[in-house]
Amino acid sequence: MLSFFPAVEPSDDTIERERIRGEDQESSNQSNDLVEPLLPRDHEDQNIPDRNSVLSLVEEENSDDELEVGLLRDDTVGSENNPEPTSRIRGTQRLLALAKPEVIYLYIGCITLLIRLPFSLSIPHFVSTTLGALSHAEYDRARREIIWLFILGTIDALLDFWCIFWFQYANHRIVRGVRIDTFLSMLRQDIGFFDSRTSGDLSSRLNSDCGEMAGDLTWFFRFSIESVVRITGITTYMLLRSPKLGGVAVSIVPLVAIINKYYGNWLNENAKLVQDALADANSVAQESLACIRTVVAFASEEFEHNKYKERIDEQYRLNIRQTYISGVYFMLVSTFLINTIVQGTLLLVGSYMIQQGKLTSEILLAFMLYQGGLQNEMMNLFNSYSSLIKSSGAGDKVFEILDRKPPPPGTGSHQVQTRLENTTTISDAPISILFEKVKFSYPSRPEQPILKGIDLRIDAGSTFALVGPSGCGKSTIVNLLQRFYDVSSGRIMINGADIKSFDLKQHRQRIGIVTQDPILFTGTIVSNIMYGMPNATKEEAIEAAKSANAHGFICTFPNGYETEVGERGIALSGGQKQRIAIARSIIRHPSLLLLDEATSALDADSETLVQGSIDNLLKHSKSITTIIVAHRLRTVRNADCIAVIKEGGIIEIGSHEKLMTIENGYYKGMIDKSMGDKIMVD
Ligand SMILES: Nc1ncnc2c1ncn2[C@@H]1O[C@H](COP(=O)(O)OP(=O)(O)OP(=O)(O)O)[C@@H](O)[C@H]1O
Repeated sequence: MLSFFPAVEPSDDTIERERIRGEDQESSNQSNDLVEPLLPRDHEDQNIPDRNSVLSLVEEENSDDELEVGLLRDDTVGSENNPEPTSRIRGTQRLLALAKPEVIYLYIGCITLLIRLPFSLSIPHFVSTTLGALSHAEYDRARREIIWLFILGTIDALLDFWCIFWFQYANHRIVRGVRIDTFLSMLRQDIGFFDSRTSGDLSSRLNSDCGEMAGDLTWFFRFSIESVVRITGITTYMLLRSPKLGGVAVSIVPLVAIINKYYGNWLNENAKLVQDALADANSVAQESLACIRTVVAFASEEFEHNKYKERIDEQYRLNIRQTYISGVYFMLVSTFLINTIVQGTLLLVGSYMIQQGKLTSEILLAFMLYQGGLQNEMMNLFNSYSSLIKSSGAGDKVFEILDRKPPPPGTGSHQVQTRLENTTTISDAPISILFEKVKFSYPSRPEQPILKGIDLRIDAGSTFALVGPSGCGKSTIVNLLQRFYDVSSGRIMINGADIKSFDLKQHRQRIGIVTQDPILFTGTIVSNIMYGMPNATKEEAIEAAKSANAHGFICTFPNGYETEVGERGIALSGGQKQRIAIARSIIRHPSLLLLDEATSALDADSETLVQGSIDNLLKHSKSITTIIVAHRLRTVRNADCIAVIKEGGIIEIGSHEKLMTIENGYYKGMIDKSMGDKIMVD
């Protein structure tokens, strides 16, 4: 008899839900008030935007119709500069709003669920009536009840498949949508945003947090609806069949609800800490793996291992704490209160009522069966609530990124200036540049002035060189010209117009840049050259490679231009990477060429080759203004003008010949020290 009294151990149904939920989590790990999707959620028919369309969206962000781009930010939530804690309620509301675009699939899932529930709810009834019939030796009735049980159980199983399908389908769509929105939101941030974050942390937000917040959301939808309907159905059944016994069964509900509320709040706080600890560990792992050659070269495996272990230990500690608290919760609520107290009381009251002739054993059996279900559903309801709470913990991190507004172009990074964006049309005219009393410090280190009032003029079509000791601010000037940052004070004028008045995308499109350590993307050599101009043909890429003197070495690879370069170009030498980066710039036909230590990775012969090709290029297109940052003085001696920067200011300026005439001059000193260009200048 006892075997018919189900304990409140997880039922098959509950185990199945845990399994489904586990799959949700797994898929989410691999991988607003309200946030509307940045892209139309009907991504099925939409291509994920290519980089150009992403950049154009980045551009549109500056326009007044920003919201039309799609991402409705919650402006009441503080940006990084003005943080305000997101209230739990608002966080949860925003989370629920994420499901809005997929509401149709959730509706279908809910309707299927509602159709299914009566079938599923009737099973214990038929079990009890079958056993009741058997106990009265009514075998024909027992057989009929069993046939009904088979029929209804089969329909229940079929409908369960569709429930799982629709909720999972909505889940995957929500996860995909939120990941795309978050990634796009990251791409539209200003460079200062990336200065203060690690890529590991950001990728953790993208993979783990987005998956967790969206995955748990569908779990909430499915099981909260299912549980509410089941609890209502079971309670009604119980109260109809025996109000007294029904009262005993549901009397525990308020107490469990109060305990659940406190436990849920605690879970939420802990979930945030766990997500942070995981993001921290991810950052360390990602950085170590990305820099594996340096790690190995310095024999720092042990050090990196310890760093990672320290972070992962913290997450482990938080998880263990959660395990203790969960253990106490389940022991108290599930095992003791529900399993022991409620079941015991029901049996006690039920046996007394049977003894009094006020209840049949068949009804008591049905009560015991349904009571197990009732308590399971209460736990499921709580689980769906705590999932939502946990989601909002992970969601806070993601919303922080979705909500963060980069300083609008046209305003300085540190101070608000007049909005000038898009007021000047970009022409094909050669570029002349004027720095007027430019002061600058990086947003991440506002207290450290880097440029201290630079005044300089660069004529259109000229070659201008910046030299000076390491850390004096040469690359910073290159950064400002690309408008990675805005000046703290002063102005940068291009062809007489403030640099802030140009459309950001068009402005950057007219610039070609080659840096000291050029970054190549995973892919082939040709795809990397074409990154400079995605509409270019392969022939144009080959032409660009020839101009950059890269053609020769590319042809020595068995796969030529189709050779894979590896992650960040790891399968190429430093010099090869630089020549490809030069080709990538040349193919853009830039009006402004920024060469920041562009030939530093080349040996003397290769440098002469590449320098020759750059000179050729410059000679043949007078429209290019070139800025060269170099330590090797022979690269700069042919420049039209050379500026010596020291401690954030210009100390000497003029042609090579002019600078050589300055007695005790810094430049002359560098030349003398370098003994005819043979050693590097510091
Ligand atoms: N993203 C950043 N955030 C904060 N400070 C920075 C950042 N980038 C550079 N700096 C600081 O700005 C100063 C100038 O750096 P910059 O890269 O312009 O020097 P540089 O003259 O190009 O040096 P080098 O010749 O060694 O390349 C340095 O003190 C550096 O630490």
